[in-house]
Amino acid sequence: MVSLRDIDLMGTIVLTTIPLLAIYTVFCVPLTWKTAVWSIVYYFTTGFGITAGYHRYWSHRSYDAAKPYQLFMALAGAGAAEGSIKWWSRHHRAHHRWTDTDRDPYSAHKGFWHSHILWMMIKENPKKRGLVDINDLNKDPIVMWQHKNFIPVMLFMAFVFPTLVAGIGWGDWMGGYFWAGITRLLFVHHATFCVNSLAHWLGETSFDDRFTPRDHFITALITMGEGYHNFHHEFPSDFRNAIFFWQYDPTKWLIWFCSLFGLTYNLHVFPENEVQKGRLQMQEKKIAQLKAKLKWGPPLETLPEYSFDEFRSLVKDQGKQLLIIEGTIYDVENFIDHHPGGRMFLKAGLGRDMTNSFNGGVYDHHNAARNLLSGLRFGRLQGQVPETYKAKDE
Ligand code: HEM
Repeated sequence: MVSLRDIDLMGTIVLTTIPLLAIYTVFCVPLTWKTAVWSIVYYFTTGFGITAGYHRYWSHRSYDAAKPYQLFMALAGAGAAEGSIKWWSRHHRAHHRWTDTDRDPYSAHKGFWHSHILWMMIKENPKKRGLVDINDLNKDPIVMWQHKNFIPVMLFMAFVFPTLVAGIGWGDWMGGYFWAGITRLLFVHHATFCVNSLAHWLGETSFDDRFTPRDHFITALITMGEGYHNFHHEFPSDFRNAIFFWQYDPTKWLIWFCSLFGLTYNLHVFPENEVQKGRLQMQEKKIAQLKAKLKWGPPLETLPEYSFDEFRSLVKDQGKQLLIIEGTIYDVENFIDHHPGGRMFLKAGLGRDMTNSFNGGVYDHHNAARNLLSGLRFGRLQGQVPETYKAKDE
């Protein structure tokens, strides 16, 4: 139960005021096409500040970047108003180290809405804080500058800058503030929050199913490519989230594009062999689960053993409908009338070794027949079959 003392006032005010102002915007502030285009451009700019900057560069160091690129991402990310790089990355590293546990700040096990937004409205319990190494961030001058000046930088980038562009650019001050500032921010917030909620809820566990992260195209579409989240948790230092060219990962495309101009470099890619191993292991696991649902007959080693004379006596004296194929005795009583090749062939084979006939002497059976055999297992033959009881049919 969350008490009043547990509520983080600052987080709650910011996260509830933005949607209210956005509702006001939709009904009361006219939207010109120029401001609409600018809002979309700024949505992607600030969104990439989080995905390419905060996430893949600072939290995971999945590539190196030149100083102008870092500065741009630090400013763009501040415009998404999701805390400083240092604050964001610390939580994110804890999320990776302690995924799905009590020390995961946005554990998916605490529910969809907790991981989406509520965790920011609840004061962090220092005793449950998951420890992570952020020495590199503490030594990074751009990170520390942004952290120390976060409130003015964030206010400027989130609200003042988009207003100035639309105001000075085409005289739409109101639209710049309410559409490119407030409403754009609402979309950026919930799009990136989906990485913590939706990406742990919707889709496939392509590489590891012991944890909640999942891969899904819809999440990728909403989150600028962060939706291949099972891959990301498995290979966090890879600058990609999507590994195939046809998957939607504009953040990866942006990082790669910037590398053409030397703005980014040393783009880390996990060895393909290791990626394929992980995928294959999951596929094997799924196949094993499917296999367990089917009936495969009693295992050979559990079958009773019979000498050839005992086998013959079962057929001749007790009227059992048995035949031998490859050292195993099969009971065809319930199958003989359903045999696609006809009753005659099986009847002629009772009490005999039909290995040859089954394997091509009469007819080379398909997989279906070989699979059916396992359900007809009766016993194992001890010793040899006398030559006269082996079918040599043509
Ligand atoms: C318990 C043992 C056997 C089982 C479970 C079995 C099962 C089957 C099955 C499922 C087929 C359909 C096609 C295929 O899957 O290959 C088939 C076809 C056939 N079987 Fe068997 N069979 C058995 C033993 C035999 C023996 C011992 C003979 C011959 C002496 C025989 C002769 C044929 C022939 C000639 C066909 C072809 C039918 C056609 O398509 O015209 N089968 N059998």
